[in-house]
Amino acid sequence: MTNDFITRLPKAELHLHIEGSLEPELMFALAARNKVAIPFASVEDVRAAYSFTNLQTFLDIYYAGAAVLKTEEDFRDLAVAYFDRVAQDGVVHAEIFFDPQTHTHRGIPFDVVANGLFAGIEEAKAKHGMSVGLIMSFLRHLSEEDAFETFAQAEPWLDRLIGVGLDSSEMGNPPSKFARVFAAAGDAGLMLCAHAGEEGPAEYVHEALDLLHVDRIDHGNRALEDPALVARLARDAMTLTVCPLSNVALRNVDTLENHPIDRMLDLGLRATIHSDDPAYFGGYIGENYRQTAAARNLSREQVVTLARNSFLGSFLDDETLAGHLATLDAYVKAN
Ligand SMILES: Nc1ncnc2[nH]cnc12
Ligand SMILES: [Zn+2]
Repeated sequence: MTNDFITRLPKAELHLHIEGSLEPELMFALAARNKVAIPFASVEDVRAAYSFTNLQTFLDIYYAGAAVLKTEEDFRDLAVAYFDRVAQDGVVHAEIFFDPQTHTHRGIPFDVVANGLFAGIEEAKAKHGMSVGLIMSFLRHLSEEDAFETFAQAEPWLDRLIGVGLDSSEMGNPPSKFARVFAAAGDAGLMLCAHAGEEGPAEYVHEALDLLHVDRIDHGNRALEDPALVARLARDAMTLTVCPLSNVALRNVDTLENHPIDRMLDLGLRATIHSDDPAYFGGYIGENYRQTAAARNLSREQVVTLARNSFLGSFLDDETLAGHLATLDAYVKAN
């Protein structure tokens, strides 16, 4: 199996924070355009600061970096840069997260963020023929009341959003804190996902299932510590959006060589590979696939299963899903 086979393999990105695709070059360009001061002298300076010891040390830098995003055009440019990049990685469908509270708490109106991102999404659909969905994530270090306020601001946009998510500092902020706002989002017809078991315990994965009634788990690594939970996730074909380079960068897994992705597949889990915050963790989705395949010596069949799982775990309608699966099958047959 060549790297080229992996790169061009049709795949879906299901775990990507658009703010986490802000490359240092764009950060500098936007800082200049918006006259925002950033505490770095050069692009190299920024990259040198990207050395993390856990989730929080990353989040502190990630939220600071987002301060350069101010106008609709900024959010559009950010989204376009991401889609242009992953069009080269075989991505034919993307369901991306955005964190409205990161921006509204700095005085940027919700509508500015949403207008800009949707402009970028429309451009990507036209330019690359991708299908794209946008997921609004609540910041779990903030209150449920704050999440409800954000949900109210999103009201005019709800028919254009595909789902809600839950991210930010996991430890001490269990899914149970957001049960009511997730129930409201579910009642509004949105799909539901939550980061769980990235740093937090398997118990948080139980809570995401039982109290938030999620359709998908983001990360889910620590579910492996609980055999009964693994059996349940496998039985229910619950998708886990796993992010190997993120796991190593945030020290949730010591090395890629020890990453449990193939163990997850062997256990019957519907695991997939994604990038999380590619500008911060050293690679986009293609890089995650290629490096993990090399480090774990994955077979061609395992790599194709990961790509198939990305489509099966998506929130696509049956017809579009069938189209993407047919594209994947045709690619595998021809290559
Ligand atoms: N890996 C991650 N975990 C939790 N929140 C995040 N926000 C952006 N990336 C995240
Ligand atoms: Zn994430």
